[in-house]
Amino acid sequence: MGAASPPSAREAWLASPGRALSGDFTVPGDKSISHRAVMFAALADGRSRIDGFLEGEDTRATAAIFARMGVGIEAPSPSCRIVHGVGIDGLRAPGGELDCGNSGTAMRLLAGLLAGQAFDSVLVGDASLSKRPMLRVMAPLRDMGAAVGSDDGERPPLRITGGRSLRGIAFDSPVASAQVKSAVLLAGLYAQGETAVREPRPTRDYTERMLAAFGWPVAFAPGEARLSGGHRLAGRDIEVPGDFSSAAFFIVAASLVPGSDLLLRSVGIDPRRTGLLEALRMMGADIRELDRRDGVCGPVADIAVRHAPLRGIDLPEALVADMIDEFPAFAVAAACASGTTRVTGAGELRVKESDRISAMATGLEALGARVRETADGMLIEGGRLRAGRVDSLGDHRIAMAFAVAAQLAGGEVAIDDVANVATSFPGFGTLARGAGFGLRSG
Ligand SMILES: O=C(O)C1=C[C@@H](OP(=O)(O)O)[C@@H](O)[C@H](O)C1
Ligand SMILES: C=C(OP(=O)(O)O)C(=O)O
Repeated sequence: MGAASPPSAREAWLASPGRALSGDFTVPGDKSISHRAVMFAALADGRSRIDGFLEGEDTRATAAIFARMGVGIEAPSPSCRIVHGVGIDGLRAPGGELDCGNSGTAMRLLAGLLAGQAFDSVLVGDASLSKRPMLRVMAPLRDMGAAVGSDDGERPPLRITGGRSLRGIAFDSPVASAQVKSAVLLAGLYAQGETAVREPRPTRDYTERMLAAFGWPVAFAPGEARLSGGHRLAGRDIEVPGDFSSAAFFIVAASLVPGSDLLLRSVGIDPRRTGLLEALRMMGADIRELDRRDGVCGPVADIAVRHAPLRGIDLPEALVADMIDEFPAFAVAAACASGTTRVTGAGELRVKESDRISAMATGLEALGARVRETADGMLIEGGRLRAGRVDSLGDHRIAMAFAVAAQLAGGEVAIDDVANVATSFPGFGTLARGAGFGLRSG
């Protein structure tokens, strides 16, 4: 695969088949919920305590941005934040660019939030984020009266002029994206009248659920949400569950590696996140949800996974939005299953941290799989993988997916450019080795 810098200059892994996966683990906190917890706690009146906060680069970037805007945030221990909210109109001008790092969630949600402030702001990101599409949020925000611009009309940096009066809109989103929906709803907090969003397919409703939990009136059902400006948020304590998208790598690995039997504790299993469970069950996986309980953003459970032989499927398009971040792991499951798997309706994968259709197709082919890319998906022939070298293109989910693939390969797999795993899953290597993965720094 092509590389911008020589592999030696970039962090790499050497991964190879380990032992059957076993044990009882907790994965780090949910990234989407951690971002939102900091945002709403910052805008609330009073103090909030966040437990289970993801200590990832993406969510730390969000916390740092609010600190720059005058919010007091303490970190008394790892994965805990105490946020001293400044109230809905209490943010201060940051005096300089706000760096969202690698995080699309931070940039798109902040675009909506900052559109309603009295001050100007500029949102920047790293090389990957600087290539990602932003017109999808700029267009509806402009319809609300916001002044949000970008030098090339599409990509970051985003320049937001404050002091505009916003009006609520009824927005029919052309894309199933929780980030787009959330950007519009966050601008709606500062708008005159009602803001309503309808989606082509329901997406994660964490913004809606969390706004309600912080006391803002919001009406929502799958695929739609409505709120009005002029209310306040009340500080509260938040318990962030384990991130299903991080658990996904272990769920797929344990399904594939013979003899595996793994338990993942306290994982968020909101149906808008767990399309992968349905897809894997269609393929024959043995996955159970135990001790189901309620969390601030939907149900939480322990997930028990045992090895089972998997067979290829035609993935129903209705599942795509509910497993949007799980495709790299799913593609590995398909490549190791018997028979063919077809994915359609997943064009959004091309505008993530990398083009995830192309990154997975190229990497799996380098390991001997037969894969055909299509505009909005891929066709994967299941079979045996071999040793080889793959490039994660600096995309955390591609790196972790190939660490899973290597557990099924005929030898060692070199995975280049893996430092970005720290954006969503710090400690992946240690946890993976503890579970039985063959994985070391290379
Ligand atoms: O709202 C969120 O927290 C997220 C929404 C999804 O992005 P899109 O809105 O672009 O689908 C997802 O891929 C991302 O990891 C997190
Ligand atoms: C797409 C992702 O995140 P973001 O859009 O926040 O960069 C992801 O974590 O897979």
